[in-house]
Amino acid sequence: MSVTVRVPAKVNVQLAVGAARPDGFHDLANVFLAVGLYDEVTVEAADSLSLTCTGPGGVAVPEVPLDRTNLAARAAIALAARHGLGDPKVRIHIAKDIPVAGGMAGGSADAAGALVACDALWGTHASREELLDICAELGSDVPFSLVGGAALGTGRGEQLEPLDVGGRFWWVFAVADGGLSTPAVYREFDRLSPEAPEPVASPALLEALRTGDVAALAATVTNDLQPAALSLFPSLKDTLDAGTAAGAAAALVSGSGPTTAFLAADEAAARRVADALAASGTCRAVRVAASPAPGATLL
Ligand SMILES: C[C@](O)(CO)[C@H](O)COP(=O)(O)OP(=O)(O)OC[C@H]1O[C@@H](n2ccc(N)nc2=O)[C@H](O)[C@@H]1O
Ligand SMILES: Nc1ncnc2c1ncn2[C@@H]1O[C@H](COP(=O)(O)OP(=O)(O)OP(=O)(O)O)[C@@H](O)[C@H]1O
Repeated sequence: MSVTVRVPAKVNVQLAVGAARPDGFHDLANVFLAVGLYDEVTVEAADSLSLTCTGPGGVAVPEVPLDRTNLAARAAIALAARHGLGDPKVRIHIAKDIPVAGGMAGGSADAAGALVACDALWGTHASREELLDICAELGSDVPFSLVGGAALGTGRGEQLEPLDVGGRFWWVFAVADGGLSTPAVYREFDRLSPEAPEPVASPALLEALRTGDVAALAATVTNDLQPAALSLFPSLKDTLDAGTAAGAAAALVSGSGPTTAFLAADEAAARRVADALAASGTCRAVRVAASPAPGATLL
C-alpha cells in the first residue's frame, strides 16, 4: 500500500522581521498565503528508510539531498520516534514541482507531506496539535505547509492564526538562476537593519486579504527581507523591474528569495506578465499559480 499527500508552496504577502533573538531566530509578523504549486510525497512500507526525488518530467533534482538530512526524511524519523517505532521502515518519493531553494518553502512542504503520509501509512493517528508540534521542530515554515490557506505566523513564524481570504489572487513566480540560503539572507538583514523594530501585521493588508481586493493587497504587500535578498543577488532588481513594466500590480521577492513574485489583476493579466517575464531573459523559468490553496491533503 502507498499513501500520497499533496502539499502547496507559499508566498509571504507580508514579512515583517524584528531584531535577531538570543537563539539566532527573528521574531516575525509573517503573513503566509499558500499558492497552487504543489509537491507530492508518496510513502510505502519498506525494509529501511530510503528517499527518491524527481522533478517535472521525471528528471533528477540534484539540489535535493537524498539522505537523512532531507526534511521529509526528518519528518518520518520524528514521527516514528514519538510513537516508539524506531528507525522508520519507509520508502519516500518526492515528486517536486516547487522551485528548490527559492523562498517558496519547498522543503517545508515535503516535511509536512511526509508527516501526514507516514501518519496515515502507520496508523499512528497523531492529533493536529502533535502534527503541528513536530512541524515546528522541523522548521519555522513547516506548520504553515501543513495548514495552508492563509495564516499570520508570529514567533519565528511557527505560531499560526488562520486568516480569512475573500477571493482568489493570481500570481506569477519568476524562478532565478541560482539559490539563496535562508540563514545568509537573515544575516544580511541583520547587517542592513541592526535596529529593526518589533514586527507588526498590517491591518490594511489583512483587510485586503479578507475582502479579496487585489489592488488593496498590491498596495500593502511588503517583505523586510527584500533589501537583504537584493544585496546578495542584485540582478533580482532586473526581474522585479521587468514584471512591473509588464503590468504586474505588485512585485516582490518571495520570502528569502531568490524567486520573485508578481501579483496580477486576474488570470489573463498573470499570463501576460508571465509571457513578458519569460521573454525578458531575467529569470530561468516562470510559473503562474492562484491562491489560496489547501494545506497538506491526502490524495
Ligand atoms: C524566510 C521564510 O521562508 C519566511 O516564511 C522563513 O522565515 C524561513 O523559514 P525556514 O526556512 O523554515 O527556516 P528554519 O529552517 O526554521 O531556519 C533556518 C534559518 O533561518 C533563520 N531564521 C528563520 C526563521 C526566523 N524566524 N528567523 C530566522 O533567523 C535562522 O538563521 C535559521 O537558522
Ligand atoms: N525535501 C527537500 N526539498 C528541497 N530541499 C531540501 C529538502 N530537504 C532539505 N533540503 C535542503 O534545503 C535547502 C532549501 O530548500 P527549500 O526548497 O526548502 O528552500 P526554500 O524554498 O528557500 O525554503 P524557505 O522558503 O522555507 O526558506 C535546499 O538547498 C536543500 O539542501
